[in-house]
Amino acid sequence: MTDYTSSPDSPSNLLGDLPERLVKHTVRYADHRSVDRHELTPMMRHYVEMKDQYPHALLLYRVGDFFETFFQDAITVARELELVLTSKDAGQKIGRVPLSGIPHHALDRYCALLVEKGYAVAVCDQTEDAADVQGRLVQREVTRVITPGTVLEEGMLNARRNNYLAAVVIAGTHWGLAIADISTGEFLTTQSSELEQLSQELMRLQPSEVLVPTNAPDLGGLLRPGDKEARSRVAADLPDCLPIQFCYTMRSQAPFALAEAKQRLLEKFRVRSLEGMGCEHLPLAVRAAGGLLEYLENTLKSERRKTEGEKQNRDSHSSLLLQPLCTYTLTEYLVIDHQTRRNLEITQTVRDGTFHGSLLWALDRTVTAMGGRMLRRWLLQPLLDIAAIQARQDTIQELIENGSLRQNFQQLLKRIYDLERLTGRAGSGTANARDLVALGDSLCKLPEVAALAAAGRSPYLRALQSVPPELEQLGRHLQAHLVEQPPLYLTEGNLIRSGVNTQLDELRRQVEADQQWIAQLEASERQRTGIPNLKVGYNKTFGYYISISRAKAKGDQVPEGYIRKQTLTNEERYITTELKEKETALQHAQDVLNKLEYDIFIELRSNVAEYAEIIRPIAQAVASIDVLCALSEVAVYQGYCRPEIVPTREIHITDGRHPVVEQSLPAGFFVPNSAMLGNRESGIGNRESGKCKSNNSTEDPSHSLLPTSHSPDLIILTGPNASGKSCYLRQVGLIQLMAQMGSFVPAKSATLGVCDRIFTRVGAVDDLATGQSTFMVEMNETANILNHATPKSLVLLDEIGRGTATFDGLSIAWAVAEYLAIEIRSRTIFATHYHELNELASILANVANYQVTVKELPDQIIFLHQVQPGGADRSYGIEAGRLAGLPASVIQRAKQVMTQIEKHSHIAVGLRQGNKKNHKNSQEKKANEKGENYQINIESDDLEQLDIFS
Ligand SMILES: Nc1ncnc2c1ncn2[C@@H]1O[C@H](COP(=O)(O)OP(=O)(O)OP(=O)(O)O)[C@@H](O)[C@H]1O
Repeated sequence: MTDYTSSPDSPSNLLGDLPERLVKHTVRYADHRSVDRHELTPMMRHYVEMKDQYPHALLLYRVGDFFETFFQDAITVARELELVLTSKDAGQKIGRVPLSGIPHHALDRYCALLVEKGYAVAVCDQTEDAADVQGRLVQREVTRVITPGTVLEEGMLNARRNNYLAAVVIAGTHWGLAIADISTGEFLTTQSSELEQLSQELMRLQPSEVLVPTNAPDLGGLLRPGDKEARSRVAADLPDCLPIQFCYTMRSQAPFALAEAKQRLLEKFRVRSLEGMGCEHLPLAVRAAGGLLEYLENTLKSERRKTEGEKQNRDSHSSLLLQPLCTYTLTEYLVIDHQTRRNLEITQTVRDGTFHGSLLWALDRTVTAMGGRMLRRWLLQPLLDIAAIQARQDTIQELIENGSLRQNFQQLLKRIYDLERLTGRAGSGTANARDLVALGDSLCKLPEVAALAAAGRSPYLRALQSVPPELEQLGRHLQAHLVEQPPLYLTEGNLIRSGVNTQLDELRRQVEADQQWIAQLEASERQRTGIPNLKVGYNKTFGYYISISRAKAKGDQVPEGYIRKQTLTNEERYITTELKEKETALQHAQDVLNKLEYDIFIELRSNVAEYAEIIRPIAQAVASIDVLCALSEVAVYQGYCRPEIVPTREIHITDGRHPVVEQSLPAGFFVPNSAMLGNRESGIGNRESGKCKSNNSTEDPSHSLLPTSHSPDLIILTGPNASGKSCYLRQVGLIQLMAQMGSFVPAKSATLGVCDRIFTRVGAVDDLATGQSTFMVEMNETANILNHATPKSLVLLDEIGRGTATFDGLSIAWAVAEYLAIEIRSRTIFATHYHELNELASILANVANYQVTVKELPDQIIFLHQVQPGGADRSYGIEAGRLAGLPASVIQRAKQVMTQIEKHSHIAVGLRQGNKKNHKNSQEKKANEKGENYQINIESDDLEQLDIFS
């Protein structure tokens, strides 16, 4: 059983919540800092010295076939990886200390898990063969330091998404943000002035690690995602606007100082000014980018890599293959905040966070990893520029019309590997021979890609028509040098083809001759000695030997010159001087050969790195074609149309469908619905359409919207539970988003004005993380919308005011709808169970009612999922309750209460009167100042005095 002593130097809190089943031994010390180092065994002393150098990383220390962790790291690793915590004797007076180990062959897998959980890992490996060492400690060095944002290893990266390292610099409300993906070379920076935008941008990018310059003394500390306790300790250094779910690394201020940061960037990209990169005038963006670069150079410089004897110093400058820094602005793209991204389920579902069921899932038919990553980026950053959108549409259209071109592309692209990451690994010195073979094969396919593109007319196809000839040459060069199926490790030979290096060929001949000699030895010795079962064998301890059965060996048949080496039960093993000489010669030649192959490979690898700047733009062009082929394929198979993108506020969708729900239902089951929003003739700034209708209007509030040409700014959408309101709301948002990323859309036809932002507010859940109630979350989100929406925004509201008393909720919902329709005039769909809101349409000309229809049968409701003009005059909550099995008496009583409420409520009357007054004052109000709160007088019966129980 565990029996951690109560000694003050065994901090039991380090044991955390490690399950008891994982703890095997009693240990005394849990923290390496508390032991008397003089009493440690030599190996443990070395371990502790190394740990001192990497206090913020988990130190994985190679011992035999394991990478072991001790003390507090052992406890952490055991807990995080669900490994058994055992113990090791660390010295006579010290006794046993915690130990947890992972098999060396599983290093990458376990490292990936630790890094994913937000830990930095330092790998301390043996740098000499333990078999060569006697009487002293095996040499060990830290060969890799891996932090979440600096991962390059293929097995640790998600092929279909970027792995971003970010750096932020905040000054007041202004901020700079730099991001880099060192596996693909992307390096971007931006600057803005609203802190809220910084957290939204981080949420979009989902960086694996964020660097923050601080004055904190504990630099290098890694704050793991969601670690509230650690966060509270560094609260002074970590601004609140930085979301808790990311991993933060504290850095010193110095590399983020403007002069130093700028100088570093100028040197890195060998330029005289940052003008060409677009950030000369953006000091915070420059500071963030310079600080990020310093971190990368530092982390990668100290890293040396060893794979089974491969030892190579990595030069920080050649290994860091970043593309030239690129400046972007947040206003270049359609703004989709985090809530909207989540509510529209763009990359994962709300319910369980899975990819399956997201928009990306429905659209992702890309065949390359590069294409997969690009599609994700396009979806998260739809465009605003109509010409850029149309360029994508033109290409999709061509790939639809020319189906064989599309299929040929897809067949070809399937055989192109991840050019971006392979090049990155070559540059960082982590690519193995298989990587370069894949890269060579892929580069050789590029001329075929260009030839296919040559047939095309559209912009993205034209961009691919010329591939720099040197890339094919590089591909051929790699193919000519590397064997087709090289081994994983670089020091075992068999990497390089014969015929490319005369010295290599000569060595190979020599090795083959020696091997031949040994291979023939058995036959020749059998013949010479007359011993038919004589064999030549090999083992690691003795090398080559000749074995003779014991029966034969007993006689005098053992020839002269045989030296006995080993006696086994049934055989005797011998060596001869000649055999040993051959073996030594063979071993030497093999070593020289392997070294030469390794050197040739390293040269090839650095060669590739020099082409990085040419390879990456082509890789991007290939990725774009992959995405556009995928989008055209979905368009063909799902029957999408090309939306007309217009510079007005119009959203006109005929027979639109939800792209994900449609794919989840059997073919033909989804009921298409149209939508018309944003009056064509009521241009932006024309407030007339938002004006009040006459008080004595006899117009039916549920007037027809379709097929008339009237397109309101705000739609009140009513209908029973589960009728399809949310689905309709989201489908309009998704169609708009897809259109702005350049995709075709699930509709019969669509004319869509470009939106600046899409906002959604969809059924809130308690935000336990920040301790906010459902209602407060809802109100915060609503406030954000009302404060930021513009006439060019699309606002999708799925219920507002549900989390409070009915009349509070209804009043807020009404006021919000009015504000959106009158003051902001954004295009809005407001789904609600408050059917009272339908009365707004009788007051405001730019409001209309839609309802999702159902067919009522005596004991059931049939969902038609059809959106039609008009508003539901009642909700079906009580029916839903009855169908769910509420007792009949409860249903009966609910109906009585309902009747009373309906009898006494005169909200609409009051609101009409209130608006009449408002309208009268509007001229005066305009003259005074816009934005003043308007007053609504509800002159209904005093609602609080309703005698609903009479
Ligand atoms: N147009 C449609 N065609 C076919 N099925 C649909 C359609 N719209 C919605 N559905 C189906 O109906 C289910 C319920 O839809 P949805 O969640 O949109 O209802 P709702 O009116 O928002 O309900 P609630 O008011 O309870 O939130 C969906 O899961 C979907 O399977």
